[in-house]
Amino acid sequence: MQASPSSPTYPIRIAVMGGGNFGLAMGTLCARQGYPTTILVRDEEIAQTINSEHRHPRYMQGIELPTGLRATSDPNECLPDATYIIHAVPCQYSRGFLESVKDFIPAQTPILSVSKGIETSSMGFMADLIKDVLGEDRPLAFLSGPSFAREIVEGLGATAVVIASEDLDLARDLAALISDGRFKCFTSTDVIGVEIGGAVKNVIALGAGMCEGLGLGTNAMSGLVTRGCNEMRRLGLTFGARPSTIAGLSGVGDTFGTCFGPLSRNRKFGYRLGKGETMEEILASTSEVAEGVDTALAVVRLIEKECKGYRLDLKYPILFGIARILEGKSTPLEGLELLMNMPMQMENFDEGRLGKERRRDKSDFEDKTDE
Ligand SMILES: NC(=O)c1ccc[n+]([C@@H]2O[C@H](COP(=O)([O-])OP(=O)(O)OC[C@H]3O[C@@H](n4cnc5c(N)ncnc54)[C@H](O)[C@@H]3O)[C@@H](O)[C@H]2O)c1
Ligand SMILES: O=P(O)(O)OC[C@H](O)CO
Repeated sequence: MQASPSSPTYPIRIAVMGGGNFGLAMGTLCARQGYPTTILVRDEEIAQTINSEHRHPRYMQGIELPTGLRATSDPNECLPDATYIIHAVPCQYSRGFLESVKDFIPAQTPILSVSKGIETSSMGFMADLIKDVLGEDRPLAFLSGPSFAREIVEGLGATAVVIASEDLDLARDLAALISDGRFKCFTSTDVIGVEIGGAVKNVIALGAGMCEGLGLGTNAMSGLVTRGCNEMRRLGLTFGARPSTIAGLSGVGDTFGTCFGPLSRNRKFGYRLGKGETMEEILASTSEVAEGVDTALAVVRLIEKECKGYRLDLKYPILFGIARILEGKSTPLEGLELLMNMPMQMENFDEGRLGKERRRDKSDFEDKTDE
């Protein structure tokens, strides 16, 4: 690890909250690098299996976990003395989970959130949610990018992600801590840009899955993903994100991975909708969390609340269209027909406005060496 002047002194201890697929992947990365790492799981029996057999009984079938990776169901055993805490609980469960453990987390312990989504009840991103529960002054960082858990634990090839924080030193410390020869972390200060990409790409992946389920072909898939990224950029602009972040790993990069790769749960969910299954049928037959489903409903409400102008459904036709399908108001095929019959428009009708925003946002250029 390359230590920065603000780096904490040894021994560094890591706690991971959430022992699902990505919690296990992050825990594995940290333990492989020799940091004492403990995963907080909900079920003591699962903790015992991880500790004695170095495997998770439900997730990551066939994967042997590092012996240095411990598990517990007792927050008091791992949170109070952790140097860093990684938060890997799905967005919609995060508030309840954090409420239940907040008394065990010291005031200054930095939290690295790896969760992607918009909370339906508050329409807030993970940064808003965590600050709401743990306080405005909490040091926070956010990891996002194309990073399927299974590929990480299998040590396949290479993964590149971005860690964003308002405190660039914290982002750098965490990037140095987690990066290894096969997992590369870039850094950024554009927290909202990174969060918007991570949340919206899951919604676009539902649409990509529908496209595939309907058997629409490569032209349709490429068109949908590109136009989806355009809506991601438009939303990012509204919230002050940098266009370069949206074009980066956590935006377009993660959208590619999730829409075109075979592992995405969101894409699989969309595929089944495209094949004609109902939401109820899919939800009843899977325990996998597809974060995009709740995020799709939250994002359109967020757009309606925060974006000016009328007929926002025409500015964000893909996001609104996917939400309508999830609400049972249209079928995937009707959604497609609506998109294809939209009024004629310039490909990038908001480009002029984008240019002005860019000129105003000097910070876009200031740390351009930093992802
Ligand atoms: N799986 C991936 O490849 C991947 C990659 C990058 C980011 N992420 C993000 O990481 C976050 C976690 O995803 P995951 O893949 O680990 O999810 P998962 O479904 O595999 O696991 C979720 C974990 O959260 C725990 N949890 C705690 N409180 C819960 C509650 N009230 N209800 C349900 N579960 C609860 C579960 O026990 C489980 O251990 C998500 O926001 C996801 O978008 C996942
Ligand atoms: O399986 P998904 O669709 O939740 O995607 C997992 C990760 O976010 C990919 O980067």
